[in-house]
Amino acid sequence: MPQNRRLTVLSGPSGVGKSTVVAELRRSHPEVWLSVSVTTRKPRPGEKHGVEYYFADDEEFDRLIESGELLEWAEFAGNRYGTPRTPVMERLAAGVPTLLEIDLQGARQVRCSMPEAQLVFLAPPTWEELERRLRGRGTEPPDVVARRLEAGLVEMAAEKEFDVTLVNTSVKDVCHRLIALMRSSSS
Ligand SMILES: Nc1ncnc2c1ncn2[C@@H]1O[C@H](COP(=O)(O)OP(=O)(O)OP(=O)(O)O)[C@@H](O)[C@H]1O
Ligand SMILES: Nc1nc2c(ncn2[C@@H]2O[C@H](COP(=O)(O)O)[C@@H](O)[C@H]2O)c(=O)[nH]1
Repeated sequence: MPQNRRLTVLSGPSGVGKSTVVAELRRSHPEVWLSVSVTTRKPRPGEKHGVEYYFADDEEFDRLIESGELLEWAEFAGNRYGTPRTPVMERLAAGVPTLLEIDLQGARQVRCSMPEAQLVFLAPPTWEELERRLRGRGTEPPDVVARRLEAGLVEMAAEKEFDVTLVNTSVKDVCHRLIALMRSSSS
């Protein structure tokens, strides 16, 4: 079995609930390994280096790109985000089910470099609910929310590029379905 079939990518518009689903999965399914990305974004209150992200400055991010240490990377709403390559490859080589929570541009890069990976699109129940969740989170000023919603329109239009869509009405239900998809793709 190609080891990359153990890789699942979760993408979807900003505010749909990806991090919430990942946090629930971390709690309920510790057998799944969740990649920790590097970002140039500043930490939100409560975010810890090495837990939600590795926080880096532009110089360090440039170095990671140049040295080929990122499996994929993208600029999203004014910040850069990337997946450290080595930890992912090590987990896949060891047969560990592995999940990346990344944006559409990153998902496209993974599709090219690892075509056996399973790409899952997380969709909101409605566009109005997406806006409500993103604004309700209260972590970004209005201009950044607007940028993220603009990117969200592009992400929603790309849903067909993904293998499966899950609608995030209930976090527990999405986790349940995601785990089932991860099990079936790697069996
Ligand atoms: N099923 C759900 N029902 C209602 N609210 C939800 C649901 N899932 C997530 N939320 C809420 O929506 C908001 C956005 O969720 P979250 O931060 O997980 O989104 P995200 O997709 O990771 O966003 P980003 O891409 O900007 O990081 C949060 O306040 C979260 O509590
Ligand atoms: N291409 C990548 N996108 C990533 C990565 N890590 C996170 N993300 C995506 O960025 C946006 C914004 O995240 P936020 O934490 O600032 O709200 C969101 O869509 C994430 O999925 C990555 O390594 N590569």
